[in-house]
Amino acid sequence: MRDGKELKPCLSGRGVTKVFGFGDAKTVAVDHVDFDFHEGEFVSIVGESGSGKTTLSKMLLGLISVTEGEIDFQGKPRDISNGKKKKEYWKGIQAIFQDPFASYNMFKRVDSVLLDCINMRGDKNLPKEEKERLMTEACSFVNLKYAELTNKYPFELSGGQMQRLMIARIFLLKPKILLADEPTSMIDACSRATILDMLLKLRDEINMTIIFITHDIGLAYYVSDNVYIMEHGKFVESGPAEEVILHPTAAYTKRLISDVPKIYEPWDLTTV
Ligand SMILES: Nc1ncnc2c1ncn2[C@@H]1O[C@H](COP(=O)(O)OP(=O)(O)OP(=O)(O)O)[C@@H](O)[C@H]1O
Repeated sequence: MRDGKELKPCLSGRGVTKVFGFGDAKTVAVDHVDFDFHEGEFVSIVGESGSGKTTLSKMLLGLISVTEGEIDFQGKPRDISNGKKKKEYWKGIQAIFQDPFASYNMFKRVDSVLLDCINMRGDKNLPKEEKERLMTEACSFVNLKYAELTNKYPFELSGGQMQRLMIARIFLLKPKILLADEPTSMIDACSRATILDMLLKLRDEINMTIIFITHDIGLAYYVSDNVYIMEHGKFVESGPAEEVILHPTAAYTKRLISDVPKIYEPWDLTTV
């Protein structure tokens, strides 16, 4: 439920498992997890380093195979059995990653990064002026000025600007689901708040589901409708953010919260 509305599941998993390697070298990175992510929901997956968050994200994106278990996309078994079906799936699910520098082809100018999105969504034949209007609109959604960026290369932008450009791409592509893997971990606190606000605004505008991967339970508390707490490849606790974070039951969740002691108390800046 969100704002009193019943939400439809858009990505669900049952017994989803990933095992790397064999025998003594075997690692169970994700261990029989169940989940239901709904339309328009902001859901966080929280866990420490090595808990399996990135492996799960890669399975959700269809970048690595699932060892065991089922994933449903929009109420039907997900089918990514060939390249064409994968491409179709990726129209519905997109990602932004923690390192904006690694996300771009540094030799491609900003306007062609955005133009690619317009082509990907099937609008290749639009008139040039209409394409420019769409790119300008996407840039202004993330407070970037298209006219000032057109001839620039990604390496000429700051880390925060690059992340905003990633969100402008998402604004153009309008996927059903956005997987955001630690997208704010490499930028300063001020840009972090801006990026999170933009993600929330985008969720509200196009009813997109956001799956936010983070080790920061404090951040998850502020932005999420629901949270899943991940330890050693398993979900140890899940539910509405308020309930899980203010009234945790799992020892692991309690420990994560104790590392952020002032999670819901007002901060006293005079003592800092
Ligand atoms: N390609 C791989 N081959 C073998 N083991 C792997 C591989 N990828 C991940 N693992 C192992 O799977 C476990 C989970 O790793 P994963 O990267 O999913 O964790 P994480 O929660 O995303 O950590 P971080 O926050 O540090 O990115 C770890 O023990 C890791 O060493």
